[in-house]
Parts: sequence; C-alpha cells; structure tokens
Amino acid sequence: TATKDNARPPSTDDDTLVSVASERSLVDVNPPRGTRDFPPEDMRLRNWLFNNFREVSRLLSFEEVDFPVLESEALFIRKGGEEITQQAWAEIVMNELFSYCQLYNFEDKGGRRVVLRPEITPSLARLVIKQGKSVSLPLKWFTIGQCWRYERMTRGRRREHYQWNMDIIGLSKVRAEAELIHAIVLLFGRLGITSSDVGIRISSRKVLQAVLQLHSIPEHLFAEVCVIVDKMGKVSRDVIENELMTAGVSIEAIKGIIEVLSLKSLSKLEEVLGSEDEAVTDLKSLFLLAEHYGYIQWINFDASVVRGLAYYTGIVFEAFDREGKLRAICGGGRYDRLFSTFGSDDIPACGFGFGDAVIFELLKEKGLLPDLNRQVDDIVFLLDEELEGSALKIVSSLRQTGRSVDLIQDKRLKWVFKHAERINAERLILVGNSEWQRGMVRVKILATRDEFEVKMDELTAPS
Ligand SMILES: OCc1cccc(Br)n1
Repeated sequence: TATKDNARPPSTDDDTLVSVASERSLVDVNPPRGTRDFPPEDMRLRNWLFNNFREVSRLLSFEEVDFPVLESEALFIRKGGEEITQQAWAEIVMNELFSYCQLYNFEDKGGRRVVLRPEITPSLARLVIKQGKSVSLPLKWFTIGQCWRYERMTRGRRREHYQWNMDIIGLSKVRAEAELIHAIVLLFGRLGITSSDVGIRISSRKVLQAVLQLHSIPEHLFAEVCVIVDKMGKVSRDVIENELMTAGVSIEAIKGIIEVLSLKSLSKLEEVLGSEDEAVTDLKSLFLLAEHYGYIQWINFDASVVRGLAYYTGIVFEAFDREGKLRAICGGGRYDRLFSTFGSDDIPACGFGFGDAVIFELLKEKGLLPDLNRQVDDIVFLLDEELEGSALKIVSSLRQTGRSVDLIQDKRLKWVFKHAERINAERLILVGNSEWQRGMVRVKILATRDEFEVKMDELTAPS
C-alpha cells in the first residue's frame, strides 16, 4: 500500500515486497515475450532435471561441451556452394527452410547474419570439424543449452527452451543408437517414469528411401516428402495425400508410401522391403541389442516416425507418452551426411535432443514432480549487535567446514523461527550476551526442538 507521500513504507515484519504505487512508471517486469524467468522454486526443479541429465551422461561416459547460443546463420541456412552437389543442396535448403522457418535470426551491428541457435547439433558438428585431427573418434559429447525460435506471438508459444543433447561422433553401426536409447531409458527410470508411461518409437529414414525408390520417386522430392509424411498422425490422411500429390507424387506411390509408413511390425516391413534391405537389417540389429540391454519393453518399430529435421539419414527415434496427450518428449537419430554439408569429409554420427518442456508436463501428469524445498544447514541469528564480530567468526568457521549458513540480522526472533521452518534449517544458532558471557551460544535443533548451549568450537565439531 502506498504511503500518502509515496515514501517507501517501513519494512514490515515479514518483509514481503510491498509495491509502491507512484507517479514513477514501473518498468515492464515481465521477461521478453516467449521467454521465462526461473525464480528459486522453478530453478530447483530445473536443476533437479539437469542434474539427472548430467548423471546419465556420466553413466555413459560422455564428456560435457558447450557452444555460444549465438551462431552464424550460415550454419542453419546453407547457401549453394561448389562443395555441395546441386541435388543434395536443393534437398537440404528445402528442408532447412521447412524445419527452420521460425529462425530467430537477425543482422548484428557488424552487418553479420546471426541466429539464436534453434538446435545444437550443427554447433557440435562445427566444433568437431574445427578440432579436426586433434580429437580421436569416437567422440561422446553432451551439453545442456538454451535453444530459440521466432514464433509469431499470436500462437503464444515459447520462443526458448533448454535441451539436453547427447551425440556420438564416429561410430557407423547401430550400437551407437542403442547406447543413446539406453541413455534415454536410464533418464526416464531416474525420474520415476516407466515403460507403461512412455514408449520409444523407432524407424529409419531408409524405410522411406526404399519406398520412394520402389515407386521411382525422384531424389529431389525426398526431402519434401519427408517433411510431409512427418505430419502423419498429426494431420488427416487427406491432407497428407493432397500435399504429396501437390509435390508431384503419383496416386499409386502415395498409396504405397502411406501403406508402408503405417507399418508397426518389423516382420511386415521385411516382407515388403526384403531381408537384405538396409533399413530392415539396421532395425533388426537394434532390436537385438535392445534385448541385451534389457530395455526392449520400451521400444517399438513404427514406420511413421520420420522426424522433421532434414539431416537424418538412418535410424530415427522419439519418445512419446502412451496416453498420446503430449508432443514428443525427446527425439533423435543418425545424421551421416551433416558434416559433408559443412564442406568436411563425412563422419558418421547420431544423437538426440531432450527438451525441458514436455518432460515437465508428463511429470506433472504422472504426479512425479519432486517436492524440492530450500535446504540450509545453519541459521546464525545475532541477538545483540555488539557480538557481531563473534557471530561472523562462527559463520566463517561453519562455512569453512562446508555447512551452509544463513546469517540473519535486523529481524525479530519470531520472524527468525518462522524463517528457520520455511527454509528447512537443521540448526538455529543464537548469539546473545547472556550465553556469550559464559563463552556459550544457544542452539536449537529444528527437527527435534531440542535446545541447548554449546561452546563456539563445539559448533563445528561433527554432531
Ligand atoms: O521445438 C523446437 C524448438 C526449437 C527452439 C525453441 C523452441 Br521453444 N522449440
């Protein structure tokens, strides 16, 4: 409540922030549209999730890396260049435009075309190329980073999210994909999510490639067809058929494509494509590895998984909630041609991205969000100002032993007791004259409400 002369009101006992209405215009306290603040309670949840990401990365002996959020636009929208064959270029530009149509791009003050990165894999490929011979393959790298898109705010969607990325560079066999899927399964297990809550759909871009070849669809249409069939299950069959027809695909080929992409059985796929087809052999090997890892109950073949990103060339996978209420939880796949689009020799690679949005919707849905309170070991409260020096000696020695200490001054004792409960402090240490005269301080154990006096150096002794 504003005071009549608009001076700041005296701080109240509980000291909640008091807004002062005044002639001064208040700055817009909201973050930019489509972005989020992380106040302590949200930051505790985010750190809890990210610590699980890090622990799983450690379990798989991945090394952490990081990149600028700001990248050159060229990394995400390639211009034609002699090193990229005309056809491949057309395919890539088509897809980049499709998959990055909401790039958060702009021109900086030096006239450079830059972007807030929409995903992390291209930065990772850039660093691998930059490091060249100085790194020995395979590389197993992970990072957790913020990614951006420029969404028209009419859709009210977020413009930023954080993504855990795990990538294996330099392994061409599907045992790399099997490792990545193990990481995802381990992560879900750590969060309390089971294979009855979530499944992982698996397919291969080579399925679509085989079908297009079967129906002699020209290569230059491959990319556009990918983006269209990626909508299967999200839009009606008519929309898919009409878009494929518009793209120049024959009715007979459309029927063939939709029939194969609706397959959910690997044996049926084998009947259609034959047992020698690469998509079939890759997928059969992967499912065999999954049996050995013991996570077969998490995965199923689903030919409709195409994944929107242009540069996938082999196995693709995505985790989904079995109730079908949410968007994909995470996804990834093999991208064996990304490096050559940057002008480097091709290096086999695969990876996944795991965002921080859908997983929290799922955890909320399943009642699995942890109750994370603030944790403090000791509160030191100064009862008599003249003892400030002694209190600081106590605080300093406690912190030296690794105990977190919340030093409280200028508060009433009633407030301090409430505060101690609120932040789950283990001990409340009162520094006051009556005890200090006997070389003691008063300690209250919040959990048991025991109260006693101890000498200062007994405070840091193991309890
Ligand atoms: O869904 C892909 C994506 C990319 C960047 C930012 C956000 Br929010 N979402």
